[in-house]
Amino acid sequence: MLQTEPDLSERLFFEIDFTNGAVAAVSGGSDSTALLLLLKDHLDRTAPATKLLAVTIDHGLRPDAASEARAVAGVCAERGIAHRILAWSGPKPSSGLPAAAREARYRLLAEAAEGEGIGLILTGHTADDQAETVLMRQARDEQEGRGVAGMAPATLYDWQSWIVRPLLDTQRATLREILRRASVGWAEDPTNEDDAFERPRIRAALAAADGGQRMGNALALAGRAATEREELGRRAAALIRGYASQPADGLIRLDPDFVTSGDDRAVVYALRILLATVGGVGFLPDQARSEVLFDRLRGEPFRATPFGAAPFRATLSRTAVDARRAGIFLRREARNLPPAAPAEENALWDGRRRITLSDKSDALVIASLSIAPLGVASAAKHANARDGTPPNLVRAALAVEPALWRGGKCLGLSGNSQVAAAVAFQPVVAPFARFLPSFDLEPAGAVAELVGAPPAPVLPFGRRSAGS
Ligand SMILES: Nc1ncnc2c1ncn2[C@@H]1O[C@H](COP(=O)(O)OP(=O)(O)OP(=O)(O)O)[C@@H](O)[C@H]1O
Repeated sequence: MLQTEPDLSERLFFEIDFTNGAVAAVSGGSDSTALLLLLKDHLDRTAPATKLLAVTIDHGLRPDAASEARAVAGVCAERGIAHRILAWSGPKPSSGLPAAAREARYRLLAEAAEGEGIGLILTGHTADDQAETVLMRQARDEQEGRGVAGMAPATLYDWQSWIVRPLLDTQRATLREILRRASVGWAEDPTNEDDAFERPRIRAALAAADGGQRMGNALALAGRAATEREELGRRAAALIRGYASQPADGLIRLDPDFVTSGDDRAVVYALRILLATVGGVGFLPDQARSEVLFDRLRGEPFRATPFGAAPFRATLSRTAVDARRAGIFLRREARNLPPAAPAEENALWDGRRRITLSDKSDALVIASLSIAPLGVASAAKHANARDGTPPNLVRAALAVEPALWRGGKCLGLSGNSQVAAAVAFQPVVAPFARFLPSFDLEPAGAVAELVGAPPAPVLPFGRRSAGS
């Protein structure tokens, strides 16, 4: 048993639901090694039957990576913990390497978890990492403080696996002390010392004389920003539930009262989330440009012409905005749509739809199909305007929806024929489809309901571990 402050592991893990097991992401550094030992200690005491898998990713970027991974294997073997080393074998980009490595790391961790039927991944991010992240984002003057909330205690990856960070309130020094007392060594990553990088520079500043104070301030700031972000998200979610509808696939209607509802900050936030979702963009549109759009929508947007009021039109985040008396309508703009592509299981189409193939579908039939936008001609056949929605907008929205094609022939939208039923195009909430921080669960859930995306898996908190 580990010699720690009596209830440290109880405090760190008691809220997490381990019913379906856990993957621990262990690099071999001090933080994740301590995470693994504390977690093992906790599970042994409270739920020894829990499936625990430690995973080390070998990015193949440093000569020592393989031996560090083997050292983790040794620690695991001594303690009877299942361990796997996974190599990042894909091509390495010449720029943006850290981001690509991170992307590959999460993908491999999620695949390992999914392969074992585990929906929970634990990482060793600490209070020090959190303070560094907040200071870096502050230095970049992140818009409206959203990013200053830092890392969330849990983040949903690929709308599927929860990444949980139980050590976010624990300092690295505490973890290292635990390892020293247990006589367990760890690897030092030389890039952490390399002051050519921003994070090590900030880390060094936090280690200086007044570092403790700076760290405390950064963490307090993150706490306040997180509360504010959640609160704003709740208000945006309420607006989306109250004012937004989907009169046709790919077409969102906002009641004109949406923009005059009084909570301007939440309206702009909701608008940004909806624009990114409709456009299939993984990040929210720029705050300033979104505010300009909001001002136009709130003003008198319709131009008087000799033929009556003309709709106001704008484009932001690949989304065409069309405001008229019947409402504010959002749809994917018709430019830069993806070219025809084969139907591949789990592929993301245009950032907007997850492709899923039915189990019963015949591989040869699938291979003969491609996915491309429905197009204007076919859309005209499908467009049944409902609820007074302008038919031209329904047609324009359907024209950019994914459809199945064989040769030059359109087989229609998913589900419209026997062949088409083999392929489903599941809507996704684009800005949160890859990473959904728990701060943003409310607005993401409201948008998921609106567009017909599956609900996000339940947050793995709020329950005592099985057996306790
Ligand atoms: N090679 C690896 N194998 C397994 N897990 C890893 C690896 N590298 C990092 N991790 C996990 O990620 C946590 C954070 O690591 P680190 O701070 O080095 O990464 P980061 O790039 O800052 O993280 P992120 O970008 O994911 O926020 C570690 O405590 C560990 O749980």
